[in-house]
Amino acid sequence: MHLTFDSRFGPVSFPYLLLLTGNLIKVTSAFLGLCYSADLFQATMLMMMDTAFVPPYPKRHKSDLGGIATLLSAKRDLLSFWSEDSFRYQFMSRRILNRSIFIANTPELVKYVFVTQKDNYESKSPQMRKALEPLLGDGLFISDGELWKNRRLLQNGLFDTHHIQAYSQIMTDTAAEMAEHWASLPAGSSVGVLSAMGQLTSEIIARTLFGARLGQDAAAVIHAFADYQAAIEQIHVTNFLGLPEWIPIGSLNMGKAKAAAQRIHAIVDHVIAKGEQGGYEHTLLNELLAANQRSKGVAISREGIRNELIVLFMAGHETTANALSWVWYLLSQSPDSEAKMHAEIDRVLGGRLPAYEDVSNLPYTRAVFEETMRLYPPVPILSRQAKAEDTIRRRKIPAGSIMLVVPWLLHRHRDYWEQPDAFIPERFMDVNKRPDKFLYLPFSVGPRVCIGKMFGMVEAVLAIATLAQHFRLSLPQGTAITHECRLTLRPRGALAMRLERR
Ligand code: HEM
Repeated sequence: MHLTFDSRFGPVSFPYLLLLTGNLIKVTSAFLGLCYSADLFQATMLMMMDTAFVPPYPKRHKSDLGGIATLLSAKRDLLSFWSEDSFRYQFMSRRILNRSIFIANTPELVKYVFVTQKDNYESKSPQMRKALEPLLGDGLFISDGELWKNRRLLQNGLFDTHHIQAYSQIMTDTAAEMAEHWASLPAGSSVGVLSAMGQLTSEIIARTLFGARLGQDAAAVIHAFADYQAAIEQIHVTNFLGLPEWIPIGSLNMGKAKAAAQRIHAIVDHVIAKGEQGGYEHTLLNELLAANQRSKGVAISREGIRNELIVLFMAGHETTANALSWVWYLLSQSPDSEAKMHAEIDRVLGGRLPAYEDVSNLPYTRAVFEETMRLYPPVPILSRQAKAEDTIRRRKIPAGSIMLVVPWLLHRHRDYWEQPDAFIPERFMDVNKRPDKFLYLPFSVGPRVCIGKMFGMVEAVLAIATLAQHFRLSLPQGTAITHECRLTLRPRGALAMRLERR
């Protein structure tokens, strides 16, 4: 395996730059007798940088691993085979088993792949489709071309501000039910945070889509999805590393994957039927059926509708649950951030439940969630296949090559972030200095950006605000936290934390 790289940046020291600009602003402010919010912002950033918590991350290799070592490492974990330099390089190419994979690792290159040349890099890799087809059929996540375009157009309208506002009541109600349940537990109880957040978000998406409660089915669907991901593990390793489809490594567990998919389909069918019995006037399912009837394009078949619902159901809960789980862990290790967030929630809500209108008044809570997704992007690797031959930075990209955009690398890239591995929500607080959307992309970017981006953001802020109003979660001393990265990135194990009343 050969690794080549391209790094045009010299050794820029960001802390130095920050000090320099911070001091300049301070001096100018003092001279003019003004107090700029930028000054305040810089000062807070500098203070935070002294004390910021650096959560554990997988070991970075001094140099790039060889082909076999990369494969073995990736099979265990997709985040553990990167070298230190991968967080500094701009463009990388690898050759594994005679196949090329490329990694676009700057905002300019991400823009090129996801926007400028979107038609060439629209398709998910065949390996990804093969891995997800038993579960998602021809659903939005893996379809492309005209089919994807028609379906995306039809569904975009179901995720606009007006709809999210309507769904937000379900978000707060469901989180409030979880808070009620927590309140009924003895003080100091242990909570399995990963499954609690999974139950919360799967219940929210089920009620939004079908108007029906998942109840007991929540645990079953979460387990079935975990089984599915485990079964396709080998397939997605081949997918991300661009290995040829014929390699048998991917077919070993297809039987298990299909069985897990059938369990999920049965539960979703059951919940749709429950929704139909109870009337589902105000559900996303009903909106989708209505939009389908109004559609001037090709109408979606009954099976297609079911596939789209499964995509929304699956894509609509696991990512948010993983990010929320990391939030509780990071807050438990960052008392200053936790105190700031509590103060904001108490001040804005004064003890009442949050509503959609409160979200814009909870910027620090939102920043905590955004910073969490920077450090732990729920979808850490985005993979595409080049349709036609292309040239990037004078390098030939053969048709069929795998092109990776890796939020895991971009979100911690040495050239773009101060203290890239530290938890500093303040970096999202300056409205005039938002991170570049081609650098910070937990929801991806371009035409295939996550359709549920606003849904997920509003849901997370409302859930955090509802739960953190009355509770904090602490980590028993000596607990080592690590991650698990399959299709998505989550804490490994149950993430057992102690529940405390505030
Ligand atoms: C924190 C929460 C979420 C994160 C971080 C997230 C992230 C992502 C990312 C990165 C993609 C692009 C994947 C790729 O290009 O390979 C994506 C696609 C998608 N997401 Fe999300 N997502 C979240 C929540 C949601 C929610 C709540 C829904 C639905 C209610 C949803 C539905 C979808 C769908 C349908 C797609 C496929 C879009 C297409 O290809 O046109 N997501 N998501």
